[in-house]
Amino acid sequence: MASKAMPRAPPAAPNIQSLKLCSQNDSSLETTSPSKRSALVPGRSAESSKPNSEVQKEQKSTQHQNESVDLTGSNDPAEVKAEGNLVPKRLADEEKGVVEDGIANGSLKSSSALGKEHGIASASGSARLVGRSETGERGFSSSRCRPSTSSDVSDESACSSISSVTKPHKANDSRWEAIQMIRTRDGILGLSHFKLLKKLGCGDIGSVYLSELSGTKSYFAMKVMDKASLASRKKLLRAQTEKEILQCLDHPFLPTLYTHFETDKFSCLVMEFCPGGDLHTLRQRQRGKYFPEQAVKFYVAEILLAMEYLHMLGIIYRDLKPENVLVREDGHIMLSDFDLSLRCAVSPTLIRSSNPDAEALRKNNQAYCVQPACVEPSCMIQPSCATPPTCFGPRFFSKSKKDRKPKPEVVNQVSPWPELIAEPSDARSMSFVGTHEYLAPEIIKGEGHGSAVDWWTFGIFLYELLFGKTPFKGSGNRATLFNVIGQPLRFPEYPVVSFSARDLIRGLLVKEPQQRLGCKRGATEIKQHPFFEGVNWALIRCASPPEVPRPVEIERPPKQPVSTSEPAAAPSDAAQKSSDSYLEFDFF
Ligand SMILES: Nc1ncnc2c1ncn2[C@@H]1O[C@H](COP(=O)(O)OP(=O)(O)OP(=O)(O)O)[C@@H](O)[C@H]1O
Repeated sequence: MASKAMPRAPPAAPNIQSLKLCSQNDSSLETTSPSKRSALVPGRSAESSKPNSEVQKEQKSTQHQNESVDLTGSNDPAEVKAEGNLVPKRLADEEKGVVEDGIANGSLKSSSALGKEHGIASASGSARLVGRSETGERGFSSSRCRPSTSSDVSDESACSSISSVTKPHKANDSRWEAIQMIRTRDGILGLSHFKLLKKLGCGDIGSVYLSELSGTKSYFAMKVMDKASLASRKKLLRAQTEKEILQCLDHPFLPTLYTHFETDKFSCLVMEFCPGGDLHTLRQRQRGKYFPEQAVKFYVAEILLAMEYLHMLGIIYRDLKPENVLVREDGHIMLSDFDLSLRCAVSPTLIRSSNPDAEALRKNNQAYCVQPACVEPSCMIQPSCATPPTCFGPRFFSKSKKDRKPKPEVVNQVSPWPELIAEPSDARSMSFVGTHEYLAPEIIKGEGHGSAVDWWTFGIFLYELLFGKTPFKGSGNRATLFNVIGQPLRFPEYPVVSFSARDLIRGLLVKEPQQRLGCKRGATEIKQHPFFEGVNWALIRCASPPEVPRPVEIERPPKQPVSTSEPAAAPSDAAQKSSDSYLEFDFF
């Protein structure tokens, strides 16, 4: 049954034919990190989150010491409305192990208490966590996108209109055509049209499956979420946040959401499949477990563009770490996992244009499509901007040597390139969200945080890729948090890393967010740092990546279900029980 691997396709339209059938345990397909660190998320409880013991085991074996919790923030609509009433519930969650060795089982009073205690006052006895309110973080009705209540499958077209028209960067992608073909033929697209071939991994709100749109040889990553489980664990808003963010993205380094639909029990997101695994896994495979500096420059430059685009849309990502950076078929990266992101208002501003024509256009408000996020709860972001915000405007072409200035400050003063600030600098959140080793000091201190947290995590990310470890990691999560706040930044002697790389890290890992590089002018500021000298921002998506994943071979699993740890718990969905079934869910 295995088909031959074909030559790799050009980046814009990955060649689906190159996917060959492979065995279920082919490591080349395994994208779950061996020692994955989880993010701190609202109300995560290792015990309560997964009804399936198999999944619990799987998660435990893959989790790093950093557990995922949100001590105070809420993503649940009910919590947003009635924050005060929910503190006890959160504390209960924390006591159940949400923050385990991080905070809840320690003597910490609150995340803000940590800041006060460290170097300011000594850690005190028994702990209680205090609730904090959100500003800038908006709740919204989860009923905006009408779920199916009576049928097994419901096409997403009932509640949204994702298409290549709203994602012009992906217009030539053959997967759109495959989806459109089925939709035209059957009028509706649902779970029954997909074969689930392999479980790629599972997260806090769902499991991700490699799936094929039957009869099309088009492959996707399908995230399947159990609606009842989401509701009982108050994760509906997180799932909704992720879906709404995915719907509006159209960027080479961010995921494409091809479609989404619901069954009675499940909510499914159909996304681009990344066969190269994640950067955390890839780093582990490097000699010395760190990347060469040139490779790092490539990866972080692509992340920087993705981050800039997100900030332009009013999205603060908040969970950057190598585990969330997937490697696409062509070796370029894709930043994934948006359920912890914060959405807020932003007014991108063109502050300078060197081009008189552009300047004239700007004065007429036509220079760039700089789209602020809509702050209506039901429309946080407008997905269908006729001219989507672009990261590939003229200002990003690399400069000739003679134009380059050695110091960023000088560059800022004389740069001939137009400058756009797309930083949601007024956003404020009080949530305790992120991954321990990546948490910014202001989050730990509970001072409220904004987009600068993304530049802090960007600095940690850069450090980890270069040195193979994060800078503030302690013996446990609690020690890590103390280190983040109080320990000065140090660099190991080995591996040898350039001065400019260390200088950039120093600029990003400034503990005071207002002094942090990127805080005032966002990605524009960071791009001008000498570390990125020579990067052609406009064409980086066409540059050769450091490593291209081997062509994936996909072996069609036997007709019998292959992974059913608890058959009785498998979904009753007719689609997946048909004779066409390839894989039954083992998540629920
Ligand atoms: N588009 C994709 N292509 C390939 N593998 C993917 C894709 N998306 C996710 N995965 C794999 O599935 C796993 C689970 O992804 P998911 O986003 O649900 O979980 P997560 O990253 O742990 O996030 P969360 O905690 O928010 O649920 C990931 O770790 C990754 O290995």
